[in-house]
Amino acid sequence: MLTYDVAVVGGGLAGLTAANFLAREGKRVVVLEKAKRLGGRAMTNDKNGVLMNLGPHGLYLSGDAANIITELGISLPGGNATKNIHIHGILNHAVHVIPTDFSSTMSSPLLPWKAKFMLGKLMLKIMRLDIYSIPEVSLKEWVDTEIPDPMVRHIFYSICRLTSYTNAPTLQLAKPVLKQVKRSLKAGVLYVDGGWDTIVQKLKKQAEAFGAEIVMNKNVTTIEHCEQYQIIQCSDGTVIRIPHCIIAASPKEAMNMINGAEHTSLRLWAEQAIPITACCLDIGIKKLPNPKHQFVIGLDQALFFTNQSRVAKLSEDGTLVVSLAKYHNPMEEINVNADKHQLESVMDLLHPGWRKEVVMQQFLPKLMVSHDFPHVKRNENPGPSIPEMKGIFIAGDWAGHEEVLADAAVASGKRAALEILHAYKMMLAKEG
Ligand SMILES: Cc1cc2nc3c(=O)[nH]c(=O)nc-3n(C[C@H](O)[C@H](O)[C@H](O)COP(=O)(O)OP(=O)(O)OC[C@H]3O[C@@H](n4cnc5c(N)ncnc54)[C@H](O)[C@@H]3O)c2cc1C
Repeated sequence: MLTYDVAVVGGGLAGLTAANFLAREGKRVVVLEKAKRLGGRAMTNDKNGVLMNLGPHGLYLSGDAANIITELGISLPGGNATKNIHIHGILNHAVHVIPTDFSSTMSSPLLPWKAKFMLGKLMLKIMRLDIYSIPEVSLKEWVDTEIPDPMVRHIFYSICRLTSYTNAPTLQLAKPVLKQVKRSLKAGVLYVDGGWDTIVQKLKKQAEAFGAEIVMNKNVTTIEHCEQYQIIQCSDGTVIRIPHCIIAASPKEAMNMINGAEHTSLRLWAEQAIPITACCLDIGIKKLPNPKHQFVIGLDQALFFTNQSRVAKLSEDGTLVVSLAKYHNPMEEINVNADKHQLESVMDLLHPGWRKEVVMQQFLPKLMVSHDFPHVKRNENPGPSIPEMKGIFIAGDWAGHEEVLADAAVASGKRAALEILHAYKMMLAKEG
């Protein structure tokens, strides 16, 4: 007899979501995670009681991840990142208020009145936009047609970078980006108390309450596809024979694990993937020298600064956690030293004298933000099943069907689980 119905390889957001949906329906599930901690890129580092995500992490409040987590009965503590503040923008090495509401529109010298009016009209248009009416064009093509004013374009592109974490307007499909911008304008973004580890731990607890087993330090090395079941081998010698398996790791890892993957659709999905990376600097700081600068986006540079502690509890002793990110363009070379210098210069501009307030720092020069995103070179959306290998499924932020980032990870985890549940239902119906 087989011990489990489904094995999930990878204990990040995608894998934990899949485990929840399957275990909730009574399936016997095991999650195999190679690291000694759960969470993958949603992990939070505890540095002497100061909690740091890997770079700035916000959950889109009306996004797929937030909705699916709520559907699982999980509530998340924290605060709305952009409520009740002035958003600032950096242009030509100077800081300006961005006109986003009545008072900032009246006071900001960033735009002439005509452009302020155009920006307001654009935001209203996006709030009311029927996303499904947007043609299959790149973000740049959409912007070129819809936004004639160069300064309004600058502002709009910086909002797109902020909400999609991607700096590739000629590659990005307009529709998913506009969907994300619309969501952030409508509901905002949640900074989570305790960092994203809170999400991970709540998903784990819920999955275990539903009956899932979660095993750390289990590095899956090989998956052998057979007609009725899959044989999973781990580096410690464990062998599991199982009817269904969800691979919630990267496309490259999935390719390496599955024997014969080069003859399946997975190969196409792995080859079409364009990874997005970012350079991040997280700082634990006693106080911000200029409290006006809480949330700042680069208008002529692909940069972002945020004080996550403004609305989320991330330390016991009052240390603030602020994060800076530089969004890499996937078509450009990365220069780590120049990136670090650029992020520190942003701190010098926004918070002169910041260095003497620093408690600790975490510099992450090239983080994998997402293994793929919806782009013009994509031939097809990956998953959830690998059609050539019945019983093997994929999930992860690269398996989004128009979703991006954590929304793609969580939505694809749910998609894979539902497809397995559907297969069981069909099997039962057939058996009579
Ligand atoms: C700097 C940064 C900022 C971000 N900001 C945001 C944000 O603001 N909003 C947002 O929505 N998203 C954000 N993201 C993206 C979000 O963190 C990721 O999309 C999400 O966490 C990915 O989850 P996942 O489950 O797909 O992959 P992962 O988190 O990578 O999980 C995969 C897991 O599989 C495990 N694994 C791999 N190989 C094996 C194996 N052989 N055997 C067993 N286990 C294996 C790994 O150890 C890992 O735990 C950000 C990411 C970064 C890096």
